[in-house]
Amino acid sequence: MLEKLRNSPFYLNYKRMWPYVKPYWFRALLAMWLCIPIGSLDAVIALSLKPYMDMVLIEKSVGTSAWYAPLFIIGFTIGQGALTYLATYLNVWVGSHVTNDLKMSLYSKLLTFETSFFDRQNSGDIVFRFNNDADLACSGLLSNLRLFLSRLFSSLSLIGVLFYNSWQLSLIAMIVLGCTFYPMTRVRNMIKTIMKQTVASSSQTITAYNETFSGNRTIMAYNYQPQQKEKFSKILASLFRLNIKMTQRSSWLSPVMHITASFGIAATIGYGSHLILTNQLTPGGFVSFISALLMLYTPIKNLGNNFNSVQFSFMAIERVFEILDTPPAIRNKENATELKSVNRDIEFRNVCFGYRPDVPVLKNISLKADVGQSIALVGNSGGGKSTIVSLLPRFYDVDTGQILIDGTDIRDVTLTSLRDKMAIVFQDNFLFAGTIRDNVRIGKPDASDEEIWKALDMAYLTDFVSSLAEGLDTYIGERGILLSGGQKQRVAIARAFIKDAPIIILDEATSALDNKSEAVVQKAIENLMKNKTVFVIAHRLSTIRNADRIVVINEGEIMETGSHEELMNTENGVYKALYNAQFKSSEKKQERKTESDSIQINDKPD
Ligand SMILES: Nc1ncnc2c1ncn2[C@@H]1O[C@H](COP(=O)(O)OP(=O)(O)OP(=O)(O)O)[C@@H](O)[C@H]1O
Repeated sequence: MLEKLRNSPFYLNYKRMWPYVKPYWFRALLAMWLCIPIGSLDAVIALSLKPYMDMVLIEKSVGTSAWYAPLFIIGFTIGQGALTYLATYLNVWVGSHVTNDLKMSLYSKLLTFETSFFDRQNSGDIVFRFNNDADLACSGLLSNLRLFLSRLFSSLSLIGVLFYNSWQLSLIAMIVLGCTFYPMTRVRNMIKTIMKQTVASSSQTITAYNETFSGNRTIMAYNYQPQQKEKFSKILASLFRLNIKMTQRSSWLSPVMHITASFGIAATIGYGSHLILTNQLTPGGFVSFISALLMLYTPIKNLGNNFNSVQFSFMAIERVFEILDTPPAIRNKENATELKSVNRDIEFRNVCFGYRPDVPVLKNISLKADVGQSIALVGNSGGGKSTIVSLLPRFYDVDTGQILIDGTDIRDVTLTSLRDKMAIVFQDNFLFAGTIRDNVRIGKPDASDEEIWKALDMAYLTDFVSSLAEGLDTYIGERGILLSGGQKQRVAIARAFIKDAPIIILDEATSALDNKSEAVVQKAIENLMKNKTVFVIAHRLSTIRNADRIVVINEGEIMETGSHEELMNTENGVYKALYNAQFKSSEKKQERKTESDSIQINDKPD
């Protein structure tokens, strides 16, 4: 029996939540303790009916307790109301603290997850699991416990009143009561899968909203509204079906309990009449018994109504702890050391990697960069260049092989110290809703305005930021939407400048700039690259001509490696072909531009 209780979802879920309730245990306990008088006071009303009925209605005499009965009822109800208010207040106070703590744990956990976790999840799932589930878990848990306790004490005290008045009628009532509990245990299994599907569909609606928000321009540009509407309406239709299924499987519970209760009341009235007629029970005692019985059926009937919400909150707790119990795949080793500095070299040694086990993306990559060297990765789209550089800050871990910094495997050093040594500019940089200052400061949280201006200057943004009325305090919108693509990229470059890390990773860092700005920023990047070890990916080969070493990657393999001059001297070389193709196409563009310029000049009226 005890073992069964220990394995019950009720016990397990409360046990899991206990560490979160523990810091507020006193107020939580007080709120729960208040449920005892709140629940028990129900019985006083039923109990006070007996003397009132027997003396006033039957004997037609007015004893002292008969006078006090109405006053008692008012007094106790006021007392019960005040205690209910206090219990609700305490419950909300504790509940809000517990919810916040749980959300904080979940959010901290979210920040530790590796990139592949985010690759797998959709945004709706994240919002639902991390926000809604935490709310549902806490509110369901605490208010249900309060409800449960006040109903339990109410039921116990009312059962006391029943036995006080008549043990024979009480036995009948108890048997019927037992029959009302049985259906509840059946429903849980029937609705569990529907609840899971409902959660999945609800998270799809959140994803749809997110996509509409982030992708609104694409939706408009491609007149994609009808398809989006259709997708959304399919999600709503599935939610509707699940809702109906849930109602079909669970809503019979309340009426069935009601009907069972009515059998109980009918039986007690029938047998009660016999007891009164045979003088085994006074009419007052009978009225008091029936009142207590009716009052007892209300909490029990409501337990049926609350049953679904309890199930929802238990499932939310299960989902929340599923996340909290999952260790991040990429984390510090137990004895990880600090990476203090980068003095000698960075080496990829026989690295193999795939995003999925069955699809290799990098095949036996070996590559060494001495400190201060710049390595350019070039090659066809989808060849694996971005993948190579994303292994360095351990966004993903290698499948086999090693990445070493000064001879130490990067998995042996702490993640924070490793990432501290790198400044990364991505192809698609994320800017946070906030000011230009906030976004540059991400590279160095304690940077002064002077340092920020210096970084902006190196990223050739000073003129633009100075021209803004609010300068560094200019709000750039969510994801930096109020800036142009090139400006966004330069803010990201400034962010990397200010970090002043020994390793620089530039993944198509200048792809959103026009030729003129690129030439300017390229000069700034060359400043930034001085005395740093740099991994640069660029499609425009003219920008990486000066790299110490160029590595050509194709289909996850290194095809060629060498300086620009060396590779240009390789007969039938891949790099040479790529470079010549780009050079010719840019020459053609230049020719066309010159032609059109001369046409315009010739067309000018005299
Ligand atoms: N997060 C991911 N999950 C699964 N597969 C991925 C992921 N990112 C990239 N890939 C796949 O890995 C392969 C290499 O991609 P990668 O982005 O490294 O190429 P790339 O050489 O940088 O391409 P590009 O020059 O177009 O940016 C591609 O086939 C791509 O589809």
